[in-house]
This record gives sequence, structure tokens and C-alpha cells, in this order.
Amino acid sequence: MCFLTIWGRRQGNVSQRSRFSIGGLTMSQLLTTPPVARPVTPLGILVEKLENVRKLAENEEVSASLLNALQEVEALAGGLDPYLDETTTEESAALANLAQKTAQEDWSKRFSDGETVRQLEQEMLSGHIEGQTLKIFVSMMGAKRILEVGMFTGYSALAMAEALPEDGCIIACEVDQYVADFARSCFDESPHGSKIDIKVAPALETMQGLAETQECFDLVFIDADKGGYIDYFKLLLESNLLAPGGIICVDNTLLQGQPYLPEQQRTANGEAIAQFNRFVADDDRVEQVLLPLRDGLTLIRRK
Ligand SMILES: C[S@@+](CC[C@H](N)C(=O)[O-])C[C@H]1O[C@@H](n2cnc3c(N)ncnc32)[C@H](O)[C@@H]1O
Repeated sequence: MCFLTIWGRRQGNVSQRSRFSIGGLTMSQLLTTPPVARPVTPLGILVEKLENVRKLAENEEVSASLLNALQEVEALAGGLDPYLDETTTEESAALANLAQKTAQEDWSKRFSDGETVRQLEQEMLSGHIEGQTLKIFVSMMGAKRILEVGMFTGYSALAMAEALPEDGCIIACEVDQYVADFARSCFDESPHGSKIDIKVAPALETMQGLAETQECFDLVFIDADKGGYIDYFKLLLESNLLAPGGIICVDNTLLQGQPYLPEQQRTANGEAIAQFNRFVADDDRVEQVLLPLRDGLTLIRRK
């Protein structure tokens, strides 16, 4: 948790030594500290809302018992993500470095300068808990061939590559040349990076090409444009891209809670995910489970 102190003021002399410290970091450290990602998961958003409600209650001077109850609820929800981080196997130095570089990049400037094809943001990166989950799936399945649909700066691709055997391979689909180059430079710093083959093109085109050449994959991770999810899913099932016994993992299937909140509150992405979830649930060819991990991770297997 961040806290802010002004050292000079704490020492009773602002002009003598006015020095900012946030979370124990000095000003020069702060200038190199990446901006904190905004909450983009149902839990993260819930925690932010609970914090706002508690502050509101403090200002309204509600009863001590109500304030106490709100603080307990906030602690229960707010402590979960940090606890998962603390108790999950630490990420590799290469993954930590990739995440830090992603957070430090000025994505708005890259887009306004025309270097990326769309507005990208650090919040797109899956991160520690999801990366470690995918890594364990790869190990459990003994997967050797993986298809990733939507790579961004490569966190999930590199996490999965770390669990692949030496002769394993990931084909990572990404439409943006800038992030593809960014990811490649991070992959080159890892002994596992050479297992990742980046295809820069719209994912559906890449997948159609792979299907035509009879490629197939043990694990597919879908994490690209939400409006394309149904097409990716249909192509995987209607071609031989998914190996017998293969698993499809689909990210953001809770999309910040939008699929189960009132329809009027949905964005286009929220609507696309609601439709995708319905489409999969109605498809008798598969069985699936939606795990409430981060922004929702659905696991699908052909029956
Ligand atoms: C949520 S990010 C992927 C995050 C990544 N899997 C990770 O774990 O860090 C989505 C990425 O999909 C890419 N993308 C969007 N539409 C695409 C398409 N039609 N084909 C290929 N990539 C696409 C975007 O450029 C973006 O980099």
C-alpha cells in the first residue's frame, strides 16, 4: 500500500528539507517508478469502490459499528490479490523485467505518434498470477505446441515458454508490429525466448493459414480483440487446430463484471464477452469452466 509523507513537514521545517516519499521511495526513485496500473478486474474494481464507500462513510460520520463493518469488508476484499501474489511462486527475472518495461512505456505517446495501430495500455498485460497459472497448465498437460491469440508485450507467451520443453514451441499472433518488436527484445533476454515464433498479422488470417498447413496445438490461449472471440473459437473447433485432448484458455471472460451486470452498463467489449460466454455455454461439442481468476479465465475442452 502507498502512503505519502513530506519529510520536511514531518520534521517541522518545510523549506529546509521538503522531500517527497511515497512508500519509502525518494523523488529520484519515484521518477523512475512506473505508473501504477488502474484496476481492471471485478475484484480490483470492487476494492476501489469499497474504499470510496468507506471514505464517504467517514465523511458522513456514520456510526462506529458501520464504519468498522465497512473496514472489515474492505480488508477482506483488498487483501486477496496481495496475498495471492505473496504465496504464488515468484516470477522469473525475465518476466519481472518485461512487466516493468511494459509499465514504463508511454503507450499513449506511441499511439499518438502513429507507432502502434491502436491505443494499447499496460493494463493489457496478464501478469504474475495468470502467467503462473498458464505455466502450470503447460506443465500439467505436458504441452509441446501452444497457440497464443493476442500477445501484447509477451508476458503470457514467455510465462508459458518457461514451462515448455526445449523442443516445445509457441506461435504467438499479434497484429501490432511495435509490440511484436518490443516483445522480441524482451524474449531475447530469456533462455526460453527462442521457443516463441511471433506472427504479425490479424490473428484470424494467421490461424486460417495454420489450419491449411495442418498445424495443431495442445493449448490455445485467446487474449486478443473481444469481438473476434467467437470466430477464433469456431475456427479452432471446426478445423484441426486443436489437438485431441487439447485445451482452449480464454482470457477476460468476466470483463470487469460486465457480462453479469445490467446490460445498459455494458461496453462493446462487455457485450462481445457476454455473447461469447453464451455461445460457448450453448455449444454441446465442448465442456467449460469460467474461473474467477483476475478478469476471468475460461477453460474449454472438446468432449
Ligand atoms: C490483452 S492484450 C494481450 C495480453 C497478453 N496475452 C499478455 O498476457 O500480456 C491483446 C493484444 O491483442 C492484440 N490484438 C488485438 N486484435 C488482434 C487481432 N485481430 N489479431 C492479432 N492480435 C490482435 C492487441 O494488439 C494486443 O496487443
